[in-house]
Amino acid sequence: MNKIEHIGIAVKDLEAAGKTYETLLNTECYKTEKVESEGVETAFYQVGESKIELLGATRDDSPIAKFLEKKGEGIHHIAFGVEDIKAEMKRLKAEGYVLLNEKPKKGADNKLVAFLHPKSSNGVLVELCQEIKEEPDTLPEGDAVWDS
Ligand SMILES: CC[C@@H](C(=O)O)C(=O)SCCNC(=O)CCNC(=O)[C@H](O)C(C)(C)COP(=O)(O)OP(=O)(O)OC[C@H]1O[C@@H](n2cnc3c(N)ncnc32)[C@H](O)[C@@H]1OP(=O)(O)O
Ligand SMILES: [Co+2]
Repeated sequence: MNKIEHIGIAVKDLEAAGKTYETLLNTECYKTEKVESEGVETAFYQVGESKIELLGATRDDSPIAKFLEKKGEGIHHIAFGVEDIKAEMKRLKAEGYVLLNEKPKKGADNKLVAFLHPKSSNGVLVELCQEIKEEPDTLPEGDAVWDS
């Protein structure tokens, strides 16, 4: 793991929360993006080398809708930057962590992502995040990108 890539915050109203975070961080949102495979819309704010990712739900069966219903607004996950997501997934699986996806999938902001179940990490949902360096537009959203 090389840094905290982003902290994901579940919000009910992305536009209203965006204004709050723009003022709080004194910076503008640099990107908004919908990720249909996750049922989320996102807004990103740079904070030093890390980011805040605001997450709103786009459908009722989204993980964010479920989280908001059960816990309300707040920190939803921590994403760690990795150089080689496939190698990290293999390492963590061998150490007994529970992977929520067996293969990396395309997330927001030009990243490949994978999640660890919160029961593996003391109640915190962890996202692994690798920057896509080549041909991001050729990767299908939400689909696994490696066969093994
Ligand atoms: C935009 C794309 C991407 C990016 O590029 O950055 C994203 O960030 S997408 C973010 C949204 N996507 C995900 O969260 C995918 C991974 N999440 C999941 O697979 C599920 O949400 C889950 C973590 C497996 C939980 O699903 P489920 O088991 O159906 O929900 P429950 O409500 O029944 O919860 C079971 C258990 O887990 C606790 N929980 C749930 N969510 C969280 C959380 N975010 N942080 C901590 N704990 C969480 C929940 O409280 C339950 O605990 P118990 O009641 O003690 O059993
Ligand atoms: Co995230």
